[in-house]
Amino acid sequence: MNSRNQSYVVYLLLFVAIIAMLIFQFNSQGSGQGVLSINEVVSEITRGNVTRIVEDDNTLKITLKDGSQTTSTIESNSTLVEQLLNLGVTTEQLASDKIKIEIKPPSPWMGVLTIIGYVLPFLILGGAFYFIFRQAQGSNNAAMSFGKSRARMFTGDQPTVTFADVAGVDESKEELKEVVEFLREPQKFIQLGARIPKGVLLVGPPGTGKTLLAKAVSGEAGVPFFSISGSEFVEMFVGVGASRVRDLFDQAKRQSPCIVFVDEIDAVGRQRGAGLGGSHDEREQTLNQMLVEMDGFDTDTNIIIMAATNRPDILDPALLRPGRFDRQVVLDRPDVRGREAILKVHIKGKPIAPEVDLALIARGTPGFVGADLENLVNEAAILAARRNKKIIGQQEFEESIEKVIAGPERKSRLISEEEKLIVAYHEAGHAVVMNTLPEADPVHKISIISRGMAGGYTLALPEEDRILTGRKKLVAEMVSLMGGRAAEQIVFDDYTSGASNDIERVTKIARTMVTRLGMSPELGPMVYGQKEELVFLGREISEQRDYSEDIAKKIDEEVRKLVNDAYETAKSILTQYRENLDAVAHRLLEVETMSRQEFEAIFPPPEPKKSGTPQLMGLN
Ligand SMILES: Nc1ncnc2c1ncn2[C@@H]1O[C@H](COP(=O)(O)OP(=O)(O)OP(=O)(O)O)[C@@H](O)[C@H]1O
Ligand SMILES: [Zn+2]
Repeated sequence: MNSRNQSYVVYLLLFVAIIAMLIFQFNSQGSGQGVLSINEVVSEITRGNVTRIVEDDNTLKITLKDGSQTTSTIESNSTLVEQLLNLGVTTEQLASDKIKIEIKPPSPWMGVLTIIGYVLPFLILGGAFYFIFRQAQGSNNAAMSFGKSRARMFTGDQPTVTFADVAGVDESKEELKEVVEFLREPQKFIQLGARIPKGVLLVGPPGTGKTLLAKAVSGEAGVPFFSISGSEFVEMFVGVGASRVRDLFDQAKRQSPCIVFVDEIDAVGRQRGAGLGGSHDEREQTLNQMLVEMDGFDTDTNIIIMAATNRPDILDPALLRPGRFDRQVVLDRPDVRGREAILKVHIKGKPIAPEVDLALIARGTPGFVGADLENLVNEAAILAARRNKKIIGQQEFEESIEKVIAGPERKSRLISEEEKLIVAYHEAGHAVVMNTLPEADPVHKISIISRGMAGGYTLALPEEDRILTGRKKLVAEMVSLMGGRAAEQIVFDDYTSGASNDIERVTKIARTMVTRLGMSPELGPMVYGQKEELVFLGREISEQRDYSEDIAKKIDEEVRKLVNDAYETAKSILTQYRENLDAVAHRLLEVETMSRQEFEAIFPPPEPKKSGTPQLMGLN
């Protein structure tokens, strides 16, 4: 049954209720309307024409002198005799030898019927309202839930999660404080005409606390939390996903202000039209419905949608447009300090031996996410219990690290010390090169904790929004990208696969410079090759070659030259600044992530850099 059928049920119940009311209303009037009015009865009595009155409930059966019968009704608030006396009949006239008055005891059956007649319509109405109400509450009744969202709502009875329960993600919390404030006092923002955030996308690897953080926002704001998983939207029957979305938002609107959390949004939010054939209809409908709902929010719809994904790259761009998920909060794997803080959260309430060194454990678990650390504490507790200990010791923690690494839940490996060293030099290489090139953007953040596939990353902060990119700038970018591999070569005399993405990007920049931007003196300002773009997909599909084999060779040569030059430049910079490279790499080994300030404290830029607008560009 879908939600439309459910409203039929409600209508049917209402209809039955009204019919029942009418029937019993009619019935209580008595089966035969009084033929005589009570006043006429009185005058018949005074004329001495009445021989017998049988009172049956409020109906009077009157037998006249001539033997004919008629009926009348009396009011129910007083007895027949009282009413007759009030109307001027004398006691004499009512003397039992003249008129026989019989009062039938009310039939118990009639009484029951009457009661039912009054009560039943209310019962049915009540039932109808209960039905509507329950729908509003989002029941999990399997028979009724096909078209309904499976959203689970957590309110007061659930232990509230607060920001204190989420550790090591201070930046993300800072970004979400505004959302909390809005949910607490929407009026304050609306009055100033501020555009209210609608959707927040939480991006990060599995287990970094996306769900936890969304719950914490609801806990901090004290509003209900609805949660549903993207994959639940899509399952089962065709057409159900879209109606589930509608249902979920209906529920949420009734509880606003509130938070709707959509886990695994990539399950519904993949690019539309990306797959060939019609098999994606269902998902697309669901996605469309979601966009419709989000666009339909008024300024006073105080619902914030938080969605989680670890694949922001595959999301339909329509989801990321202003007024939808236009805010992104990135949750990285925690660094040493973050891991220690998370451990602190999870040992709360557990008996821990005084010698336990959380900093040391944090140091030994690079690459662990929050979920791993929670698991680690749990394993340590189990181990201590099995050993019949009363408190959890350092020993148990150390042994549990391996257990967690080997466990089925962990997909990514723990980074080994050796790998860590290589990654540290690689990232330091990018950063040092960037810092020395005046045209390169300032370093924003460096990390050796893997994000996705990469071993680490360095983020650049572009100085300003650029429309035009100069040749020098592009060269500086290529040199920065080569800094990683150059550092590996200089320090370890070896290469790792860690630079594959860097190399791909350098090559792409070089090729674009030569074939698109006319930046090769050798080939001149010409475009080589025709791109065929399928515009609606926004993707380059194929390239048509419209030049000779000769030119093709020249293009390759020019590209290779640009790439090689960039690599050589990076190497010479790092050789010159080797001391700084070592210093940054070693500091990175200790702290795993560095902000711009921390970085520039160790290696001040030879030429001061402008501060930029936060538009992050990753290098790995
Ligand atoms: N930053 C953190 N601080 C404290 N505990 C954390 C943190 N991150 C994760 N955890 C622990 O790990 C558990 C799982 O995290 P959560 O489900 O929020 O991760 P997620 O990012 O939503 O993962 P997934 O993408 O797999 O859904 C949490 O319930 C919590 O106990
Ligand atoms: Zn790199």
